[in-house]
Amino acid sequence: MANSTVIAHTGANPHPDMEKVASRHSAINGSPEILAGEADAELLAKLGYKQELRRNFTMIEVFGIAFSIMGLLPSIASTLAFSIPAGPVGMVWGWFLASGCIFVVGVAMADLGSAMPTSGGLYWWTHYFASPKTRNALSFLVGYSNTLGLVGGLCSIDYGFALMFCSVIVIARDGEWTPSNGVVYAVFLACVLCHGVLASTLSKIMGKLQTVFVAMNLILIAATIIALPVGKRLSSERNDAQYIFTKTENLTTWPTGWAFMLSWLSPIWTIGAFDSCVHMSEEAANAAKAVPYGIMMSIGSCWILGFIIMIVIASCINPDLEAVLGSSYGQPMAQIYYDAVGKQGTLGLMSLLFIVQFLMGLSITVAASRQTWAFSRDGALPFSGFFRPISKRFGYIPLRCVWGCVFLAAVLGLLCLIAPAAASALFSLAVAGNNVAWLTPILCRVVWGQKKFVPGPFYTGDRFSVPLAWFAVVFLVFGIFLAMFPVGGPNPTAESMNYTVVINMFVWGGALAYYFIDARKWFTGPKITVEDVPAGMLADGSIEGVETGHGDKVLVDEKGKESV
Ligand SMILES: NCCCC(=O)O
Repeated sequence: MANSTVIAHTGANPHPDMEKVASRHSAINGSPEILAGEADAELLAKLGYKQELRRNFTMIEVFGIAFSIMGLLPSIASTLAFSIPAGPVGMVWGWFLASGCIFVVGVAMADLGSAMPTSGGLYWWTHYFASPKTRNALSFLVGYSNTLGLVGGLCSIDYGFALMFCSVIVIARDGEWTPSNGVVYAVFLACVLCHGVLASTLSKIMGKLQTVFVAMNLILIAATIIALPVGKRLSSERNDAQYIFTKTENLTTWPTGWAFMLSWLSPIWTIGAFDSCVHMSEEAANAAKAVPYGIMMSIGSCWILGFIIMIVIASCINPDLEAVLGSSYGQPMAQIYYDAVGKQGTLGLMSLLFIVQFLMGLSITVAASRQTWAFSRDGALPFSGFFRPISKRFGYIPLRCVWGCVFLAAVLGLLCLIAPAAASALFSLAVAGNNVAWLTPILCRVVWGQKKFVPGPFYTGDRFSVPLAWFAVVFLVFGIFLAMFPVGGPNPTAESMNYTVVINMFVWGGALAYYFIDARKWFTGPKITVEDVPAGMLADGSIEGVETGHGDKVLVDEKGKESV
């Protein structure tokens, strides 16, 4: 038994009002550095972990990292090929409806994030809520799905950056140049390596930088919302309200209704990675509030701003949508800009676009490294011992995990060399991988763990929390299926096939095979690293006689069997 500490039942509320806890900052665990406020360190200790990272991020900066990863306009630009085929209705209403559903997912996650804010939250919650027989396997699966989903997100963002960067050169050369797959990969690789360097060296100001990234995003959005209609000055050049809000198209070989559903992939990918707020939990001050509000504010602002952007795009787009999709610039958004503001304006806006896309990649590198670090802290990754140490020199960050993510992204990015269809599977790896990681803890909570759930300072209430969680589960399952559909139609060719199903089955099948063949012998869930086990401990994975947080005392044997 790794830890046989027995904790007396104190009946203490595991979530004392964070504002009322003494604000005195103290050195944690003998370190001369001040890493966290007392309340945050105390709540983290209840989850079983000692404070090791420095809490540099305010609530706005936690929101900033998610909003920056969402990178609203670059993401819309990268995914217009999913929504344009369904016409303006797919672009405008597809965005509005899907974003609303994503907001519900965010609210369900916010309930959990406020209650138990820790960097590896998703697999931690899964282990906490799932049944004793399933929790180790499910937690292992979620940890891998989340880690690879985030690295897939990094790949897809940086691949999008490489395409946009190349398209600016194509426009500058008036379409007289076509980048080869090798050139795209070289730009991608340079971008990923830059992210590694910046995520390693800018740790002390990474929180502050998020505010700058938010401002850059807002400037780009404002520039686009103003430049497109102004560029199409003559109202006869713009599409009318009837076209924007009621015109359907179907440029796919699927039925029209399904083409509309496929347009949801654009908001689903764009408004992704809001779990980054959870992964920054251990670097956030007042995490029990910063995490839930960061999640909801980032989704909510993308919902509204994205709806406005889609209306503007639909009003200024050339109604010959096939021509826009088949643009010689390689990017529908570049064509839309070109048609409105000409070559110089397009070069300016596309340059701003790829700079913001670059910032998205930097933010997701940071978030992915924190999830990777949390998972290695719990010993679940290969070479966990190597990845686990924190670099004090570089500002209390998981430096090796930053470079582990960079290395993995560089390898996965090799798909760019095969074919665009293989590369686009990176988009769906992010969607499907993360959706599994988000839905599993929410599902485990409503199926097995409802009694164990102790709300944090943010809570949707007994009446709404469970129905919202069920809605989130259904939507996320739908999102996983959607991400696997070949957009080209029911009879895909090798080029138009969606390889997500292959990649994700490899990830999920590989993780489960690894667990059942080997890891089940040593992975018993999140480890306890805190030295003085506090009263009201929530962590109950592999220690004996620990409070579950709702008044029951459980005894857990080495095989994970519980008795109350
Ligand atoms: N807006 C990009 C989000 C990428 C991801 O879903 O991981």
